Amino acid sequence: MALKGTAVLSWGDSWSNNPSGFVSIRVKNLNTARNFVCFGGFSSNKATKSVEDENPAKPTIENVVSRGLYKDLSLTSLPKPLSVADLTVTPNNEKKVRISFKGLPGSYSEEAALKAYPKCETLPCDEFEDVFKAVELWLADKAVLPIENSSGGSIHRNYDLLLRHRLHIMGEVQLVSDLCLLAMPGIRTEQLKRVLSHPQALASSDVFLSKLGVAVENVDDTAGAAQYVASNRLMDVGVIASARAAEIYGLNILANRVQASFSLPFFDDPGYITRFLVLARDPMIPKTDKPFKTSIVFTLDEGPGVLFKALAVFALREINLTKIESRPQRKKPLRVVDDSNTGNAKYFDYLFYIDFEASMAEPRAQSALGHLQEFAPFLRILGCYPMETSV
Ligand SMILES: O=C(O)C(=O)C[C@]1(C(=O)O)C=C[C@@H](O)C=C1
Repeated sequence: MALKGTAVLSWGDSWSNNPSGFVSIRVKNLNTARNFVCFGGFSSNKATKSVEDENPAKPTIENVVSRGLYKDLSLTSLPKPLSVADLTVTPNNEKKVRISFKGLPGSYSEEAALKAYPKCETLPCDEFEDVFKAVELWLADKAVLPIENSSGGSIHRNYDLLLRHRLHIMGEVQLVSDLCLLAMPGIRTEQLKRVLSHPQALASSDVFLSKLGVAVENVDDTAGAAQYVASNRLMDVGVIASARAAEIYGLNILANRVQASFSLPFFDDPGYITRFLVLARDPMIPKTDKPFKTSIVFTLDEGPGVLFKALAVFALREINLTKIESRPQRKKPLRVVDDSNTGNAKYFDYLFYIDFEASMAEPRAQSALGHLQEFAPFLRILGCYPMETSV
């Protein structure tokens, strides 16, 4: 999806695709756009091919159990999750913002969407890829996507998808999840033989579950697990999911806050926190009236200290980094270290994702990115958005 031959670069475009080196921002409000034209003038004559050129692939269906959940639904009143091949959703009534998320109603992702937009209409999707597609195809206004959680760390698949799609990050939501053990009405904890949930939720409830001595089984999302148990009336199977999922699928809550069972009495356990991103087709106009964060992705050439140099552009300007993540470049995973060797010395080539605490409306952020672009062959701004300062 290269933009060769154009001098206008939108927020989601890679700077490496801009042959003129002059950068302006394609935004609706032209007055505000003036703030960002100062990105222009940095020449970029390095890579001309975007690292994102590959077409988004249809995601593999890794979890057959979970797919089965959606097929076996007997609770037909619930919205059917959207998949790429199934785009028959009713048009938005224009009053409510419609948010796509992965999972079924009652999942933590839906809870995050409702936290960000309490009056929104939520659109369940089968796969993360579909969550992006729903917005790209105007079936949803925004998407809510988990990006990291306090127990498992980064959700790598979503870092990859952020680059492969052209949506913009326009917000973040931090959700403290209360993981509950659910079961069919009338069932006691001792009767459970198996517990189903999302792998992260199971991992976070590990101590609690091993005390119960039950087998655990991964499924795609917590609410999907609740629906499966409810619709199949599984009497010896428990679920780790939200209280809201219990309500929606008619299950009982046998235990609350099962993620906290390992904490010592004096330890103030903040719980199981997931950070979600809010994505939209259009970028948010950066301001300086509240704390903003900017997310970028870039590549670096080989050489001693290049990552150190890249990080220094922020340190020099007193810009705090909140996150750094690296992912292998799919199209170019291996690199020959130098010409003199026999070709054996190869290692992975990486994309670096950084979140920093500054607004693109601030000169220090613009100058840091201008500096970074001097030696980063590829650089893309994923979004500039208000920071979530509380959970
Ligand atoms: O299973 C859910 O309830 C989800 O919303 C999915 C998901 C995820 O994909 O990471 C989101 C938040 C929690 O970290 C656990 C699972």
